[in-house]
Amino acid sequence: MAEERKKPIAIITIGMAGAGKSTFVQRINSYLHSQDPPKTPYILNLDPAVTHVPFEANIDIRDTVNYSEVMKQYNLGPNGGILTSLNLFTTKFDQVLELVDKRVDTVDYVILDTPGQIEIFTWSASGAIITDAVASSLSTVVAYIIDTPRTSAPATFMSNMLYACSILYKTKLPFILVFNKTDVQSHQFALDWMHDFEEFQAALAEHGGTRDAEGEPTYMNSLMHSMSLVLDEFYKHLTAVGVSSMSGDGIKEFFDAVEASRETYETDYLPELARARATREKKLQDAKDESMNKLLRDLTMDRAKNPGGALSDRWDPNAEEDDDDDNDDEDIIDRTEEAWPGQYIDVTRAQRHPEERINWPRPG
Ligand SMILES: Nc1nc2c(ncn2[C@@H]2O[C@H](COP(=O)(O)OP(=O)(O)OP(=O)(O)O)[C@@H](O)[C@H]2O)c(=O)[nH]1
Repeated sequence: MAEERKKPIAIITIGMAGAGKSTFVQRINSYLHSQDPPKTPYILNLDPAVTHVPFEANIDIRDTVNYSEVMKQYNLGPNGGILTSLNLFTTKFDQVLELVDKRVDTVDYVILDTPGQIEIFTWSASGAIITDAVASSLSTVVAYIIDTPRTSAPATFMSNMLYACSILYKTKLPFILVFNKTDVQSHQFALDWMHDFEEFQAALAEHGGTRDAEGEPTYMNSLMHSMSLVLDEFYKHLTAVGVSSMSGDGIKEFFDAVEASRETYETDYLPELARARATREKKLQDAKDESMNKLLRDLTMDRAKNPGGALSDRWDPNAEEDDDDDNDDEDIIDRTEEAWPGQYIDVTRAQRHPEERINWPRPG
């Protein structure tokens, strides 16, 4: 009997600039295609500023938003441009979800590559909206890509872990620490530090600056000591794998961790999501009830003061209805589907693909 097909897992790749996110996405893409039978990824590029994407994205933010036009039109710098482009794209994210939804029966993984500047995704409303929207429709895992050679100093390692910790607590999603570039440096030191608190303390001491002239622990040392205690708790909630996006080492272990995250998503994230939804709905209902009660109180007072006024409250069936159906044009494109003229409306009305024989809308 054929194995029942599981719903796809969404993998959100996040990481500091240069950690290797795009190379990693390229590697997992080719890994999936090389499986027997091949697995199908559905890839979303959310970095509007990237000039070259080393993989074939199914949905590319650059098809919808022209980053340099956004910078010009809104008079923004590079980071403001990326953030505004992401905001514009997020207003259409329901269409992205519809496109993804059409593929749930044929796709194994939905992979999101995020902007190079990590905070633009992790600390923006758009990033949170996109993450929540994806995570409420698919089993989702965050892959936090770390540049292993650049994080081998204890203080840098701890800063990176604190950042990862903040994302974990913000998203509450299953989380995989992906130590990338293991072809340059093994990630064993990181595993040792994560599993053995004493070892990390010893590494901190070795890097100097932990005692002042009187032999007392410095402020920095005490701070790092307490922070590493916090992190010790955090390490229990995550999985760490070492990979080389260059050679492909460790990619299988990464996918084992992704598969294992399905359970965490169902046991931890979904109940939390249901609780958050119930609380939000209750708050909304309470606010509605309160406004209705206030309206009724006001009407009663009004009637008491002005009994004839009720006549003007009647509904006039001949009055014109405001039939303002917001029929937004469908302007997110799935590159793997055939595009048709008029499907694409660039938010900034600029032409990105002059070589394609499609008449994109031009400024009037
Ligand atoms: N040696 C080695 N280099 C890698 C590996 N993965 C990525 N790189 C290199 O690291 C650099 C940055 O990789 P990118 O994939 O562009 O990193 P990114 O995180 O997408 O960077 P942004 O474009 O800033 O988002 C490139 O020069 C890659 O060739 C790896 O596993 N091993």
